[in-house]
Amino acid sequence: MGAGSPPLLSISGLTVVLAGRPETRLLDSVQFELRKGEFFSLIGESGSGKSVLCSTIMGVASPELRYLGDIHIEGRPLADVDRGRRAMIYQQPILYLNPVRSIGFQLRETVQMIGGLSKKEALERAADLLGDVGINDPNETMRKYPNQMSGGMNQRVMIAMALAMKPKLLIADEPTSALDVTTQKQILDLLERLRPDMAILFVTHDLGVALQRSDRIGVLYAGQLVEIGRADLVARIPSHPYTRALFSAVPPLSGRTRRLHSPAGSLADPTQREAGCNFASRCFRTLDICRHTRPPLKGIPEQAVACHNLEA
Ligand SMILES: Nc1ncnc2c1ncn2[C@@H]1O[C@H](COP(=O)(O)OP(=O)(O)OP(=O)(O)O)[C@@H](O)[C@H]1O
Repeated sequence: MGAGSPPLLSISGLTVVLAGRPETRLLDSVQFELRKGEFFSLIGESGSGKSVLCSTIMGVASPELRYLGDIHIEGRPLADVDRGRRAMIYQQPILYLNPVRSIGFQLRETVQMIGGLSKKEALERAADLLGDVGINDPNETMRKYPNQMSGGMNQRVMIAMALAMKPKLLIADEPTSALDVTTQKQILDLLERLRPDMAILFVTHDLGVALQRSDRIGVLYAGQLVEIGRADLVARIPSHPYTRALFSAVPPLSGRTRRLHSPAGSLADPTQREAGCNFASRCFRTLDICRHTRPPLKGIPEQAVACHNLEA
């Protein structure tokens, strides 16, 4: 995709509220873009809104949630985008696979959903997809049931199902956190191989993975994107006090898993939003302005931060 073409994913002013409660903010004016071929990691402690963001983009958010703002995929509003343009994989694939149907049945059904193929052709395509995700014996795997396979194999099947839809955007919600280190690396290598044809939005609690694999990182705090930038810059010069706290709480990059550790204090309640910066009550450098004015995300394209301290 050239520089002049629309971003693959463009989100602006995305705010998610509970129906009938416009004062709530599960997401608050989230704004970012993803380009084709990009691997973007979204980090933030539990409850920061990562799943709400993913499910909103997927169009599968709970019915009690309402979104305001714009989501475009390849320049088209979400409502006009074919469901297959975006696909999602999850932490526990077994929960999303049908336990009483063989892998072959489920994958063939998914392939046939996009239409145009006979049953025989769809089965052949299903076997090809399993090959594409690194399964050496596709025909034998097609006869198996999810509970006869390892977590890593089920994750590969999930990815094959996602690929069957020919997605342009792949949302991966902690797809490797339930896997052992070796399988984790294999799945990450697989995503790496797939990414030239799509954009990957990768949700993780593992800073090491985010830093090693991503082009850019977004840090979500209490529904707000507080820092976004090139992974190497965010790692070297984490600029939001929350990002700094996340990075300072873990040992230096060593190739080992580095789980996110949150700073002391608790996350602001998205149903009881106060004016001002969401992080003010946990911040070690709170200014007067932080208590009454929400800082906007500002900076250069390579790194932007929502913090009054940077302007002071
Ligand atoms: N259907 C819902 N109704 C009410 N509140 C909700 C709903 N879904 C999410 N929330 C609230 O929105 C906030 C963000 O939740 P979300 O699940 O997106 O966090 P998360 O960052 O994905 O957390 P985790 O890392 O644990 O998955 C939380 O306060 C959560 O309680």
